[in-house]
Amino acid sequence: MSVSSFAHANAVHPDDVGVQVSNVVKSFGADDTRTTVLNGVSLSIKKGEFVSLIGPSGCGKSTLLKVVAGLSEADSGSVTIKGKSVREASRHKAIGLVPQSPALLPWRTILENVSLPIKINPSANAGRALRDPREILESFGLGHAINKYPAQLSGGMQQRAAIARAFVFDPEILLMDEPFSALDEMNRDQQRMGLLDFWQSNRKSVLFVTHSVPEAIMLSDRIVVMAAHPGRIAEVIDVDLPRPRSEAMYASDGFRDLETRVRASLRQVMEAARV
Ligand SMILES: Nc1ncnc2c1ncn2[C@@H]1O[C@H](COP(=O)(O)OP(=O)(O)OP(=O)(O)O)[C@@H](O)[C@H]1O
Repeated sequence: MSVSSFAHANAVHPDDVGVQVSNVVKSFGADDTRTTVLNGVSLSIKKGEFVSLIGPSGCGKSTLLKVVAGLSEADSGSVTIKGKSVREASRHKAIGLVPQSPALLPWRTILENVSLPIKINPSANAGRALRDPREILESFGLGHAINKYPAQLSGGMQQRAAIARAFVFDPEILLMDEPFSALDEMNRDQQRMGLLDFWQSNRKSVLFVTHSVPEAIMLSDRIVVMAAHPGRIAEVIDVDLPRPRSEAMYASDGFRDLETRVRASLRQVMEAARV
């Protein structure tokens, strides 16, 4: 286990960069009540790297994700996706977003839901490799459910379908905002391992927001600990557990050491906020 300094975390060869966030500042509110939510956030995510964001409530994790997704504009600073602006990357469907709730259309089957992004956006599909929705659903272990309606599936399976949907455009980067937070612990663990399995053979750059320390460790190559008021990066922790990962690793010494390390970092961030 090692703790990388912020400067070290950013030392990535330009060709290997999937996402580059540079000095992003974002504030909300009118002049006299304006609050800075992100205060000069910089972060590189390598191609095929899995990075989790963890930090106290309100530290700006979702805001950062929205800025990277192009759903919210930074006041200053920049974000590039494989060297392209977020706007250009969005136009080319290079960004896949998985929200907290699955947001599937209840009157459409799972296959129809996952095929929908292709159908409603034919102009974005010209000349690009699309994934076969049926094949993706099968890889996600949902082959038996393709003709079912969302209400016929468990919450975990619905969320898995939502993740599958984000893969149909074969995006360069996947942004996930606490996708498993609504699930119970057992279901959550199952979906987590399912995502890992799929990601292992479809390596995308991932930025994953979570409140769960074990989840961040099990999934990530690096964990970015954020501090609040204003939101900023406090520490970047390398997760050097071998891949592919398995549930047995939860009990390993390496995993426990990392858990202690991440919890200590979070504690420090919370204590600093109380001073
Ligand atoms: N559209 C908005 N207008 C005004 N304030 C906002 C807006 N979006 C977010 N904020 C504020 O920015 C801060 C950061 O919010 P954000 O949702 O990014 O935090 P978070 O770290 O994701 O929190 P949580 O872990 O609770 O989901 C909060 O104080 C929030 O109230």
